[in-house]
Amino acid sequence: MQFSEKAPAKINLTLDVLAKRPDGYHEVEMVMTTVDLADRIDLTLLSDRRIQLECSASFVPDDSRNHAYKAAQLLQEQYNVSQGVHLYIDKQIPVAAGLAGGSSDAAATLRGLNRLWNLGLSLDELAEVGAQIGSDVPFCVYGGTALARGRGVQLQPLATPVPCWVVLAKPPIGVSTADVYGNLAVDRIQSHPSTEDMVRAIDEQDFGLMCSSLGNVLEEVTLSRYPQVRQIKELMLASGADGVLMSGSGPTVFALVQKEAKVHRIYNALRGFVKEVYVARMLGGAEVKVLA
Ligand SMILES: C[C@](O)(CO)[C@H](O)COP(=O)(O)OP(=O)(O)OC[C@H]1O[C@@H](n2ccc(N)nc2=O)[C@H](O)[C@@H]1O
Ligand SMILES: Nc1ncnc2c1ncn2[C@@H]1O[C@H](COP(=O)(O)OP(=O)(O)OP(=O)(O)O)[C@@H](O)[C@H]1O
Repeated sequence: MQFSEKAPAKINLTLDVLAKRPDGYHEVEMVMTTVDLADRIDLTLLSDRRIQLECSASFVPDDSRNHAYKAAQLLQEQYNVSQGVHLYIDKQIPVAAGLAGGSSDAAATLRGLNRLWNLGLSLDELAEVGAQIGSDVPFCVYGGTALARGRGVQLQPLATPVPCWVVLAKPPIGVSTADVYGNLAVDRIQSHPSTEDMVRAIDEQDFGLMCSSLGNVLEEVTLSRYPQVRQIKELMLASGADGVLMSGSGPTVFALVQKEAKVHRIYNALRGFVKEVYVARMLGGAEVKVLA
């Protein structure tokens, strides 16, 4: 038996940090959504308990360091599953980019295994397993658009934002999420985004307000270290983007664009500057919902 699951990338429309927590994580408030730049996970049933993983990108780990492998291991252990799985990841989402590629692979693996192993679990139960892998995994289990709080795993679903184009550019820099959070001076954050305005923009389908409410406090850390990230933002704006922001801890920057003609202009301007440029549509809830 074989199933395939889509694992879409996420972007952060806002990312605010409120405090450092005693457990080492940070208290966040952020609006996340999905785009149709996606990995594909093929899951094939194995009759014994083996977990095997192959990935189209050779530099991605194919053992228990892989978030998808971890997802299978945890689900198998916690629900006493006597079967196994062969996972194949068709990697399309850039790695270590701020787009939650590994987290989305883990989430898609949880959804796929729920079907393959016939577990009958709810998305809430899958998200609980996902939270043991990483803070972005629960959001990726549900997909759509959500307001995330706590360390990022307390989720409130939001409406689907106004559809638009999303142009993504990843400079050739590897950024560690732990490092970026670790270098943020929480008491000296210069400007906090208005989560409230972003939620209102989504609710009221106000594209202009959505663009003007984009904000990510982690930009302070990543932009000061990597001037290229700032240059990409400036280039996107100069080429006609309606709004621009770095996603997550970076280094990927995305532009929101309503008019298709502008998409080509921004894409061509960026391609002269950075190799990895992607054009996607915002999904944010428009994707087909996965059955629990
Ligand atoms: C930057 C974001 O991607 C935005 O969506 C997330 O906040 C991070 O999500 P993630 O990559 O799934 O992060 P995790 O794997 O849970 O954590 C990696 C590291 O980031 C730091 N971390 C993460 C989340 C959080 N709320 N506070 C933190 O300080 C911690 O040092 C942690 O050890
Ligand atoms: N399935 C996977 N796909 C990609 N990377 C993975 C996967 N599993 C584990 N990893 C490891 O995780 C690291 C971070 O990769 P990932 O693409 O998930 O980062 P990210 O997009 O910055 O995530 P986030 O936005 O959640 O911080 C990589 O260096 C890679 O070695």
